Amino acid sequence: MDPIENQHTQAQVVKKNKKKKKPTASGEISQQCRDLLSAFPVELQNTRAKGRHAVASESLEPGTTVCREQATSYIVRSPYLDKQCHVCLNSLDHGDISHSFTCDACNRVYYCSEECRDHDRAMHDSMCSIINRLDGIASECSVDVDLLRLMLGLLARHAQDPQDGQTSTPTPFEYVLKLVHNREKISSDFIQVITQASTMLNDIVPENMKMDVKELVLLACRINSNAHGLGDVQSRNTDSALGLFPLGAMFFNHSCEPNCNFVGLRDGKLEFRTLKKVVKGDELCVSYIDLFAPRNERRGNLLYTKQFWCKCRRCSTPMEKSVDRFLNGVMCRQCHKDVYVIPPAQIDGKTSAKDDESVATYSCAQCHHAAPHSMVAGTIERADHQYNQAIGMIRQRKYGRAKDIFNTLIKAQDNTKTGNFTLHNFNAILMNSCVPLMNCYTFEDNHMAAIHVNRQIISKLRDSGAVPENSPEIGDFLMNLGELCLNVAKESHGKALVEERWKQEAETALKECVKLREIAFGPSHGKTIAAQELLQSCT
Ligand SMILES: C[S@@+](CC[C@H](N)C(=O)[O-])C[C@H]1O[C@@H](n2cnc3c(N)ncnc32)[C@H](O)[C@@H]1O
Repeated sequence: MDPIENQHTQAQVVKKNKKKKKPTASGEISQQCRDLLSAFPVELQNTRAKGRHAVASESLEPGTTVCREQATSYIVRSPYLDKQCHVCLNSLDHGDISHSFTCDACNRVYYCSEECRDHDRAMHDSMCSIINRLDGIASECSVDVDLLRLMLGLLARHAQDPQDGQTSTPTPFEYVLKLVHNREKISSDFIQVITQASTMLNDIVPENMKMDVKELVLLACRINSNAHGLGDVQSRNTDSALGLFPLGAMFFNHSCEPNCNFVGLRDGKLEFRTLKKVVKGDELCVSYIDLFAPRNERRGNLLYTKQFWCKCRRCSTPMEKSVDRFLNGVMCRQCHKDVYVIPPAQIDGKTSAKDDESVATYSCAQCHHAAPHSMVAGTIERADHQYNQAIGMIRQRKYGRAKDIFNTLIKAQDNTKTGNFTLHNFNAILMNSCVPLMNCYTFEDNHMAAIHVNRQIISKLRDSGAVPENSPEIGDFLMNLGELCLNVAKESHGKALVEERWKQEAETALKECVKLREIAFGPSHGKTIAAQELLQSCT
């Protein structure tokens, strides 16, 4: 039985004497949501265990589009303000932003063309005189200015929507107000500062944008729990833009073993695509976080950033049967085949008072050999300390020193014969060390060493089962491998055979990258095209 359904049954037993609650407005599925998603092979459901969610209405191949939605409102995040068009999200990276169009009054919005500027004129005019005042509110209240910008964008959008009585269908803004807000899980410190910021925001917006402060606070909570990163349409991975999608995207719950991926498209659209084959009736899920991380870390991350405690199947599988045991795993000293199982944190990250870790022992998942907590935890702590030391060196730009520390850390794990406790190959500390180590090698133009580490990273991603097949992350490392191999080919100084060998490895990596990106992003996405162009340069 699905562990989530199972928990639901148990919860029902406990609550069976309590009065049955009527479904809240936020639990309903509106006709507008059904209309949007009717173009896709999905069925919408609403259960107590999973809330509103989408399932496949037929068997689906990898790379099938299961939802596409226009953001109700979106913003380019502050560090990227002058790097991408605020309407179509095209990159402005020509090294010269004087070719872009900006608003002379506020100097806070950039467009790639007059067409995009004209498209945004009415909306921007309603916010222009307020935008620059948000920095002051953000710093006075210690809240994220991008959160305030998205709130302002939504209020402006609401002011332009047909008002009450003018239309029979709810506006997208009204759907935003039906998104889950998880306010009860949000820290009182945040509620305090966002209440102060909302009051100040309300004071400076025109009359037709004002809202009850309590509602504004809930709006901020909804943004925190539901906003999606968009990236730019060319190739950045970062969430350089942020938007709210209240009609279709909200049906895609999070899973740490997702079968779908979301991708930002032009003009603030978000698309959901299957990453692997999906059987009819399976729930369609995406991941909101980095999946090559131990269970406690992933759940902590979701609790902190999205305000929920993950109950997906991977997080509910007993640790000794889950791939998660390897991600913070210490190798068994007896069988050398599996790891000591570290029990996960209890619900919402709380540990029970009777759990005294210092006297605990952990057993190997395979041979049940026991090891004391101090040895297992000590091994992880030492590795973590070394990792942090190396990262500190990178921050100080001491790349050579960082490289040495990472190499010492990684090599020490081969020492199984010495009888020392060592980390499992899939331990996230090792993965987290490999990525900056590869970058250090690339930085000093040691392409051969960077290639060696890059191959290891791809193997870990593929073999661990921690990320789904066709994960965009694997695509990025394949692209990187292709680039590095082409660099080595260029350095072959006329040795035709050597050059050919490296071009072939580049070609293999890039072909895989193109295939993967066609699935994860679609054939016409900027990232797929970038991989295709590099592939063409191999011949
Ligand atoms: C985008 S909404 C998904 C729609 C939601 N099921 C509903 O009925 O509104 C995200 C919210 O769904 C819930 N959720 C999604 N994935 C979850 C998971 N893996 N475990 C627990 N709750 C989850 C959380 O409350 C989260 O804030």
